[in-house]
Amino acid sequence: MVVPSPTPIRTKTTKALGIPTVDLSLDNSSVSQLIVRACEEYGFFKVINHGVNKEVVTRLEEEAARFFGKPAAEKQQAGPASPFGYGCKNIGCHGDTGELEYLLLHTNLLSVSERSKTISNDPSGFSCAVSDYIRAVRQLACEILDLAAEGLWVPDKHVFSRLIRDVHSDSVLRLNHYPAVEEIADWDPSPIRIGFGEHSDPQILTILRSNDVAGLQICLHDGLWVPVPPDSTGFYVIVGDSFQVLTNGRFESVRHRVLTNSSQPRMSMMYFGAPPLTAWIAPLSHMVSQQNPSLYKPFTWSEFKKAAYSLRLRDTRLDLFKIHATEKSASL
Ligand SMILES: C=C1C[C@]23C[C@@]1(O)CC[C@H]2[C@@]12CC[C@H](O)[C@@](C)(C(=O)O1)[C@H]2[C@@H]3C(=O)O
Ligand SMILES: O=C(O)CCC(=O)C(=O)O
Ligand SMILES: [Fe+2]
Repeated sequence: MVVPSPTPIRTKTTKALGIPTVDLSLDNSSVSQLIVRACEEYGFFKVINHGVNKEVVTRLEEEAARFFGKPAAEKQQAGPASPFGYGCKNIGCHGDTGELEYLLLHTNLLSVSERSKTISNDPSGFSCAVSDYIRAVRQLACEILDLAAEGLWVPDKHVFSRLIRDVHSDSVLRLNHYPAVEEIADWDPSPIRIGFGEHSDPQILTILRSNDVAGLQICLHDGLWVPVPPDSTGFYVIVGDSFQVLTNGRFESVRHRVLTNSSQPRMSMMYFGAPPLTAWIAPLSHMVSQQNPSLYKPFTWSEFKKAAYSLRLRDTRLDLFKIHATEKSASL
């Protein structure tokens, strides 16, 4: 159990272009406060000294590069992307597009091993690389969620992590490949391309890792878009819509996008930590009071996912589950 710090901890959040960096090797009570502050102010931060084995990351990166290097016709055999598999340029089912290709995988181990047969000539090597990576980043996500709970003074420290640790968790792994932009002709008026359009992630927490190629941007509370410096050794943490609900709006999911204009290909891997389909998502009682009435109606992850997947990428789906002012006053 940590005790409240008498003085606010201000010094240990280093800012690279305004983005907080949290050093996970510091003591738990400092780290938990830093995480809470980063989630409140940005809904986004970088973690360093995270303990994830470099070899686990490299192995998956190599498997992904091998897959994306295959001829188009072979890659199509792992498609379509919906609900899981290979996709190229089309994102979701409602007309969104981006300059990328990707693999979407459910994190369920059986499903990974089944899918690998269409992805790799060495399915067990691919499946093993994916499973090891999922285990490592799930552990990291759980540590971060436990620290966040501690920083929020929630009595049950595992209240968030339990949702994604569950064997029936609906978490997803996504491997994105943004091809290099060809030499731009002088007359081309739009050298910057949308790699992945503006959106928030519907899940609880996303753990993002990329190679050293830029492109990711986040939107600050004042609407300013900030480029995220790539760092292949760290992980970026993204607050998702479900975390916003669980914390009754104290944390806000961050809108982000990828713009590509690089002569190098960008590769990224995202672990989207989600609860089981049947799990209920509602503001924790600890986050609700007379001064802070509940902002959202309870829903299951299945209901929310269905709503999110029926909308466009840039849509704000939480509006559908908001409690309106009149309902709030009626419930007091
Ligand atoms: C347009 C869409 C793509 C998406 C499903 C959706 O209808 C709206 C949410 C999108 C998103 C964003 C975060 C993740 O990349 C993703 C896998 C997810 O869970 O929600 C994607 C969905 C997708 O690419 O299918
Ligand atoms: O590829 C990236 O860097 C980010 C992609 C992303 O935000 C997503 O897949 O949800
Ligand atoms: Fe995202």
